[in-house]
Order: sequence, then structure tokens, then C-alpha cells
Amino acid sequence: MTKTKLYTLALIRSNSNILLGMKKRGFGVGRWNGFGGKVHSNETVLEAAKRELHEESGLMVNELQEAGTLRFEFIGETEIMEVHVFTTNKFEGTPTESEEMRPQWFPISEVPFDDMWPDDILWFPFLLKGQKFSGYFKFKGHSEILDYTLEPEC
Ligand SMILES: Nc1nc(NC2CC2)cc(N2CCOCC2)n1
Repeated sequence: MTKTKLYTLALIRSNSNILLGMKKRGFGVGRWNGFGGKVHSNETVLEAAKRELHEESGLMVNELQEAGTLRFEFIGETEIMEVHVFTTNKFEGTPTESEEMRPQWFPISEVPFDDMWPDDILWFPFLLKGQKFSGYFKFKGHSEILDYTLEPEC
């Protein structure tokens, strides 16, 4: 019986730069990513996105824009990961290293896709154009996408 687990992912923009964090431990360790994680049972997805962003980067946001939804299946595992992606260019604070993440600004033209989750290069163009998206990815392990669907979502 497949079980869906909710996650958040926040991508912070500033002019032509995007803030990514190097994951220092746990799921996705060694890869650059936006900031996010599990949604707790006592919070909304939006509350979780703001909490995780602050915990992992030190940044505070009043609002986050919904950017898209990504669902991930892993061969041999029953859990589906449902990742709600958000973005904003309005934030307060200075990016600060946490136990989880080492933040760094990247020019949009220099996003280090080779050191990110393999799905990111596929949906980033939608994010950067401000076009909401919906994607489903079937992974074998943590580096091979067996197949996927990805479409704009109004
Ligand atoms: N960029 C990205 N790509 C992902 N791909 C799936 C693992 C194969 C997951 C993910 N996150 C999941 C955990 O919470 C943060 C975002 N973030």
C-alpha cells in the first residue's frame, strides 16, 4: 500500500541569483538544493516551508509563491515523496550555515546541476520562467531517473 509523505522545497531568488544550500547530512547529502524537508503533522505545507527555510538558512519570509508540485517514486520502496516547491524574492536576514545546510548564492547561469538531484535540471526552467509545474519521477536509487512526466500547471 503506497503512502504519500509531504515535503517542502523553497528556492530564494535575488535579482539574477538563486540561493542554494549544500546538504551536510541526511537525505541528499553532498548535493546543492533549495531549503526544505518534512511537513509535520501539526502544520500546513506553507508553515512547514517557512519553518524549514528558517531552520536551514536563517532566512525569514512572510510570503512564499507556489511554484509547483513534484512526486517521486523509488523502485522497491512504498513511499511516494510529494514535494511542494515554493519561491520568493522577498526575504529578511542573511543566509547562515546550519547543521543541515551551507548556503551559497549562485548566478542563475551557473546553477550546479551536476551536483544536484537529477530531476532539478528538468523542472528548473519552469521555476525560472515563473510557470507553475507538476512532475512525477520514477527513480532507481538516488541518481537514475527511469521515467518521468513534467507539465505546466495553471
Ligand atoms: N530538488 C529536489 N529533488 C528531489 N528529488 C527526489 C529525491 C529524488 C527531492 C528534493 N527534496 C526532498 C526532500 O526535501 C527537500 C526537497 N529536492
